[in-house]
Amino acid sequence: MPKIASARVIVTSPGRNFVTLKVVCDDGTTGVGDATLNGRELAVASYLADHVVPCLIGRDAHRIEDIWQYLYKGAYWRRGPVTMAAIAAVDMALWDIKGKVAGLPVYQLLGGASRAGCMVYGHANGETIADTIAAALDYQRQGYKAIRLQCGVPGMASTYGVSKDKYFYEPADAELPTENLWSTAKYLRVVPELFAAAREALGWDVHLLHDVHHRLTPIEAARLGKDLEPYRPFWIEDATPAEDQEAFRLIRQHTTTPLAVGEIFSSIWDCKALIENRLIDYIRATVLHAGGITHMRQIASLADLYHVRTGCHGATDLSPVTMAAALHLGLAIPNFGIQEYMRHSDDTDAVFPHGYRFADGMLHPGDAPGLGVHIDETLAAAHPYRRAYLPVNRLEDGTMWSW
Ligand SMILES: O=C(O)[C@@H](O)[C@@H](O)[C@H](O)[C@H](O)CO
Ligand SMILES: [Mg+2]
Repeated sequence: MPKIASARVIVTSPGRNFVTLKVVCDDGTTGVGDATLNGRELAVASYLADHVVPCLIGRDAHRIEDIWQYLYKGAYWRRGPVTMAAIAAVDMALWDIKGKVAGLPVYQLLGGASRAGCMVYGHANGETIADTIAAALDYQRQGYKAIRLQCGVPGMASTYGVSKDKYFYEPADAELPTENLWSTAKYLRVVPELFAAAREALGWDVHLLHDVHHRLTPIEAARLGKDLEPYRPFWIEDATPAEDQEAFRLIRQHTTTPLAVGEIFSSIWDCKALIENRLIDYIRATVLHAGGITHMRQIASLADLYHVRTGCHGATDLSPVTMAAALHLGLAIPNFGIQEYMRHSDDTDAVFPHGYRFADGMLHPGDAPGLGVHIDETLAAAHPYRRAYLPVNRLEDGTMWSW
């Protein structure tokens, strides 16, 4: 049995910051895990290096479940994004090692493929409705079966989801948070117009999605859901902040637009009531921020009982290691729904060579043993950490709001 001989934390910034854990076994087998927490990266790096790595040395790398329980219960302080991202990194690395030792891709260890590939959605955005439609048409030409639409709000200088770059969206754009202004009324006018124009231009054979990014109250979200119903969206995402799980009941009572939530969840306890009360349709928690493949599989199993499918977060701040892990899990579980796919920069792809590939609107994790993703440590060292924060939002009168 491979024993963990050492583990190191690699912080690199090939266009944006990433925290990676590399676990090395006494037989030379290595595994990688992603521990990136956008804007709070060094907290997880310290949690791992100072508090987790010393507990791993000498352990049997094959005992994935036991090590998960050891780190979760053993910390005494449970849950939270820092703890769960750190546990996730260990968990991903151990699945990677187990796959390499077995000579099998991780999805085979999880029960084998349940489908040909994982349907993904691209992030089409633009300052205007016309620009956004042009970007969406481009995704459609590339074979995407699902596209998320985000456009600027007239009268607002900048808003979540709109990028100067066509494909690449990187919101963590400054050493201190950029301040955006927000108007719900203006936003609620533009989104239905965007969807009407999109159906006109793209037709009805493509899934259309939208990210509200936590900026509406429950009753405002209910209004948006109703207004979008004629355009049959695949989902609206993070319609209202989900600390208040009961808030989704109110949205649900008013609209049949499917609801997705959970990219900031860190454990099954954040979504248990949402799932058991059938208040959502897609769970967006990820292997990275929700405790790794081991815990995400548990969340997916609970969700499956209630017809909730996965729609995991896949923004640029989740490294290719997370993307690979998410694809192995997504390929294997019965209730996979869709996977977000925001492409990384060329620099990021070079630091993390990976085997997953895009064809016909789907990603496949590939058949290399383990996760099929590596870190080029020499290249990583050439991209030192730079502090970068997400923006914040204020209402027009200066009140702090959700971004
Ligand atoms: O769905 C998404 O991709 C977003 O909500 C993210 O871009 C989110 O803003 C970032 O991951 C924050 O780090
Ligand atoms: Mg989102």
